[in-house]
Amino acid sequence: MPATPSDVVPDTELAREQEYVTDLYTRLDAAREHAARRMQQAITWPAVDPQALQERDATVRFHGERVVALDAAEAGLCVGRIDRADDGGALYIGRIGLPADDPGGDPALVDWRAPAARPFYVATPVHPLGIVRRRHIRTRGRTVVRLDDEVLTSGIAGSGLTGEAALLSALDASRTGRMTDIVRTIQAEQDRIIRSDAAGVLVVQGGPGTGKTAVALHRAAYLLYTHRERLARRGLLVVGPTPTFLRYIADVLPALGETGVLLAGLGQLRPGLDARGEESPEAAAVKGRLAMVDVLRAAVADRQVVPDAPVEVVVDGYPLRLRPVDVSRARTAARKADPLHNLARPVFVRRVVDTLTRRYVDRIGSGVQAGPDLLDREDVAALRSEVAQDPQVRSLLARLWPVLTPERLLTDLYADPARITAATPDWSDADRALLHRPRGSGWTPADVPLLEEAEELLGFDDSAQRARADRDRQRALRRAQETLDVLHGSRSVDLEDEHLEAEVLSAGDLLSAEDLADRHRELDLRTTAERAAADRTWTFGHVVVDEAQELSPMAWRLLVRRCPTRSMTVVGDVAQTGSLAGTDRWEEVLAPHVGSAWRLEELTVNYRTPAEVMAVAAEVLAATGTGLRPPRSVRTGGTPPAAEVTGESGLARRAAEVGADLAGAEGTTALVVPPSRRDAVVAALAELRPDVQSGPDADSSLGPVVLLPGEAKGLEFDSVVVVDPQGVLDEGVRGLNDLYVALTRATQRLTVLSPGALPSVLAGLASVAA
Ligand SMILES: Nc1ncnc2c1ncn2[C@@H]1O[C@H](COP(=O)(O)OP(=O)(O)OP(=O)(O)O)[C@@H](O)[C@H]1O
Repeated sequence: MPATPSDVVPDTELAREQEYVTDLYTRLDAAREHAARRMQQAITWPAVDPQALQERDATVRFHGERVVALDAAEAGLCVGRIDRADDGGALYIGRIGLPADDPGGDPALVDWRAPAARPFYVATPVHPLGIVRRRHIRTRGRTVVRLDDEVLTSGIAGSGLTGEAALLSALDASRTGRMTDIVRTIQAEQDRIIRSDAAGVLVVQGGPGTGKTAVALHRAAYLLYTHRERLARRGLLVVGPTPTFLRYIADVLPALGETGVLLAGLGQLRPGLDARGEESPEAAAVKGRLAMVDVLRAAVADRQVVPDAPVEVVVDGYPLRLRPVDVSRARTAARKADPLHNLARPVFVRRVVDTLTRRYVDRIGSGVQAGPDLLDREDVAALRSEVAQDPQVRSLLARLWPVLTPERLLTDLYADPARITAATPDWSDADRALLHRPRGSGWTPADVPLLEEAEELLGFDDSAQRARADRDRQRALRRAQETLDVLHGSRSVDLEDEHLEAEVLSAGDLLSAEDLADRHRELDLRTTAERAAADRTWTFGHVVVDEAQELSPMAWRLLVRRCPTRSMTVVGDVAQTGSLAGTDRWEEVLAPHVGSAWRLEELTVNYRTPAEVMAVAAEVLAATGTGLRPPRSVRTGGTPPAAEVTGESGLARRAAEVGADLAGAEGTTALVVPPSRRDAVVAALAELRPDVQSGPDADSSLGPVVLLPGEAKGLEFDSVVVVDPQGVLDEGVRGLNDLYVALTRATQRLTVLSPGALPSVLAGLASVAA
């Protein structure tokens, strides 16, 4: 039942709203055409100097983004209206703001993110905020198909839901396998979080289906709207746990007109790397510990070698000796000069080459009568250069202090038990063994923070890059000078074309070769998100982390480095943590980075899972011992959860039958299985549904999917079959959390299939188990 009785909306009202909405679409078309024209014009602007080029670029981008946003607003342009008390009139709320003809009056459409739109989401009969009626307007294409009214003058508290009728109809709809936006039906507790201040770390804790992901994405859109300039420059990063999850949420921000956000999984946080390798949860957990910072430091120091005994190199037939103390002194000087390994290396190299040159000079000097003094400065410089170029010397230097990339440092460390032992003095052998891995294994998501940390310790030697840029510029300058020479030379030619003459004269008289080189330099037309994605030193204006409970301490360290202002939105549920590296206490992971300077908001209403299903999951939650309360489901009724005991031999076949049956109905279907059951269930289901997919890339919009609990995290499906709940409990490193995740993925139907008796945490289902 709606919170307050909906008015029976007469047809005349529908016709009147249709008229208004049609006018809004006319305005949208006009705005789009205008923006497209301005973009077209800007593209053809003559770019006479670098500044004009930059302006042109910015204008093209601005109007281009506007066209995209206006396009995105087409579907469901207007979401509703609020009628203000005291005859303040109606204010229409939509996906985008559209001005009215009278610039002094209300806009024709208020952007849902504008402060004026707020009462649409939070006004209640008890706190009407000057609103007498809220109307949800539902459209199909450009046609108004339904109006839902709430009168807010009763003063009597209702269910606490905003626009209940519109909300329930949105929640009952079949899922498509892609998340959609919730602009029409954002709830008050969600709105408070979406509009919360951008500064500082905001943690949003909420049970399954409470809209954490939806809220996080709408908050991103809100922040981009409210702090457009800053965030357009610095960019906004949204981090999700897996590529599947990112694909699931990928449509939401573009549908809200925002395309400039960088979405990345934990394995994609190092530019140029897509780390999808697999490893044991224990290995990932060890790599996620903050202690790895010291391990990496030690691993780097271990590569700055002082030999145990003197070493000898032969330069031009002369044996030259380098004593351990020489190397040790060079190392001390280098470490003092720069704490970063690669940047300190030139100092080390210089010191060693100096020492060897001295020995060389002494050797040569001892062979002639006048001794070393016979050699003048030029001779010594020549000998020094000879030493520096010598292959033996170079290979010695590469051994004593190699140039290291993060990839090389980690590959060498993982592959060599002796190196691991040297870098982990206080570790147990069992933990050390978890780091060991043969060369050539692919990178895993847990390696990404380590590679990035290593980069911080090694320093990036960009001298080659700078030299290349310098050469490019010199070449451009030469070309520009030649162009100018030609232009000057052509002055004596009779110019008939006035325009050309003006250009030639201005080119010759006003431009220097440098200006002209700049003019020809390629412009960086990439979006902020694209530039950020390619630059590992990029720092973001805001970072949103979803399923944040899964992040390891090392992953937190990486993210905080990418967001020095600590303007972050962190959403998750510590009762759903599946990884060993993740957390069950927010304070634990945040303390090392922000102390206690973070604020907590909670979401308490479950929009996904019907109450009957949630009742089953609640017992599992209680058993986790987190003390968290299950969220309250807004939906009741529907199909009651079912359970079946299949016997061991019949499990896969029965899972296939039930899965195929459900997949034949409308909406999406997932079978959530423990790892040991995956192959058998996929094979059985494939006989009935050849379109079955499995694994991290499985896409439920294309057919039924078979997933492990971790792969199902954050996703939802109309029908869910949990196969072998005891197996889920036994095989997961946090089995209760995995089972809780699996049970709470269903929006409509839940079936549990067990080979034997149901586990005791599912006692609630025992009565229905056949
Ligand atoms: N205000 C709302 N209006 C309409 N639908 C909503 C609303 N809030 C949430 N939903 C829907 O409820 C479902 C669950 O939302 P979401 O996935 O964001 O929850 P979650 O808290 O992230 O869940 P989980 O912890 O399981 O990942 C989604 O289909 C989402 O679109």
